[in-house]
Parts: sequence; structure tokens; C-alpha cells
Amino acid sequence: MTFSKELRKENDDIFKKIFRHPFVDGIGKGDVPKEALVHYIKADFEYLNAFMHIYGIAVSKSGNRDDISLFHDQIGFVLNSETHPHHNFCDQAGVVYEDMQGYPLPPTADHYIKHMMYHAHTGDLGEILCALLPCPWTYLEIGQVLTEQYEPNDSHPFNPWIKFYADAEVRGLTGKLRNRLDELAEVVSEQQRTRMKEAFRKSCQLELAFWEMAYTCEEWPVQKVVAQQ
Ligand SMILES: Cc1ncc(CN)c(N)n1
Repeated sequence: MTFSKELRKENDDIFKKIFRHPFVDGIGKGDVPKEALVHYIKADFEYLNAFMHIYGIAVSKSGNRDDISLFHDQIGFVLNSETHPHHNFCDQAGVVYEDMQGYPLPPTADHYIKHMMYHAHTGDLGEILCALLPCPWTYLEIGQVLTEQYEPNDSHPFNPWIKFYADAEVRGLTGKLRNRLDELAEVVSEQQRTRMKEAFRKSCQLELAFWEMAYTCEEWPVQKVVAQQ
């Protein structure tokens, strides 16, 4: 079994919980509370900015042009294409995309990007890929599961979102990351494979937590700066 297949199998419990999460299921049913959509978009805009920064660190650790090209293409996709599903959520929430940008990250999203940043700064390319992969991979499978389960048509409010993530482009990009990870995993020590598995599982946990964060509109416990005495 390839390393990425092993990762998928070992984290099936979390993938299943993600598919059943009320926010994700709400996308399939075409019914997500507006506040949750807004909370999601605000956090996800900044999350994806951080995600591109991490790909940038991966570029700086790349030893050849094939790897540089791999990460460059992923940045291009996030920058130019992943705005489409955000627009779908904005349209359904009745808000303007530009008004959703520049907000501080809620605790879970903040934790998630710092987890990836940690592995980006301290790990090698394989470890970075493990921290990054649950992001495209869980969304690809969410798109596939919701398509199968709800068979959305053009009148479905979240049809563009579901179609986008179930699409061949996302499958192709995720497949490229998986293939590169499988190559890198073949030449590392058992100890390093354990570190890689831990990075992957924590990102899966944080994917699930991100949906919960948006659904419950999670905020920091104290929001305003308390005046110093
Ligand atoms: C938190 C999160 N995870 C994954 C994706 C899909 N790239 C996303 N937009 N946001």
C-alpha cells in the first residue's frame, strides 16, 4: 500500500466525521445558516492566504524545478480559482466578498495555520506535504460525497461549490501532491514517517474543527482590548 493510501485509511474515522458534520451536510441539503457562512468565509479568506505562504516556504525548500512547479501550480489554483466557491457562499449569504476580507482568524483557524507553519519551518518537503494535504483532499472527497448523496442540479444553492470541489482539476492537483508525497516517503526513516503521520492526522483533526468553528461562530474568549489601569 502506498504511504498516502495508508494515511487515508488511518484517518478514515475523521474523514467520515467531516462528511457528517452539520455544516458539510447543510451544504448538501442546501441549508446553512447565514452567520455560519459569513464566519466561514471571513476565516477561510485569511486561512487560504496563510496556505499560500506555506506553499511559498515549500518552494524555498524545493531542490528541483519539478517541485517548484508543483507548488507554484497549487498557489495559482488557490489564488485564481478558489475564489469561486467563496463567491458561491457570499451569494447565498447575501454579502459582498470584499467585505469578508481582513478579519483576524478565530482560535481554531489560527491554530491550524500555526500547525502548518510549524511543520513548514521545521520539516522537510514530505512533512510539509503531510500537513498540507488534508486541505485539498478532504474537500475533494466532500465534493464527491455530496454529489453522490444529493445529486445537486443547477437550481441547488450550493451546486457551484459542490461541483468545484468534486471537479477533475481538484482531483488532479490532489493526486499530484499525493504522488510526490509517496515518492518522498519511500526514502525516509521510520521515525520520520511517524512524524509525517502525526502532521497529517492533526491537519485532519483541524479540518473537522474548522467546520465546527464556522458552524458555532467560534470567537476568542475576550474580543476587545481591556483598558490598562
Ligand atoms: C479550511 C479549509 N480547508 C480546505 C480548503 C480547500 N482548499 C479550504 N478552502 N479551507
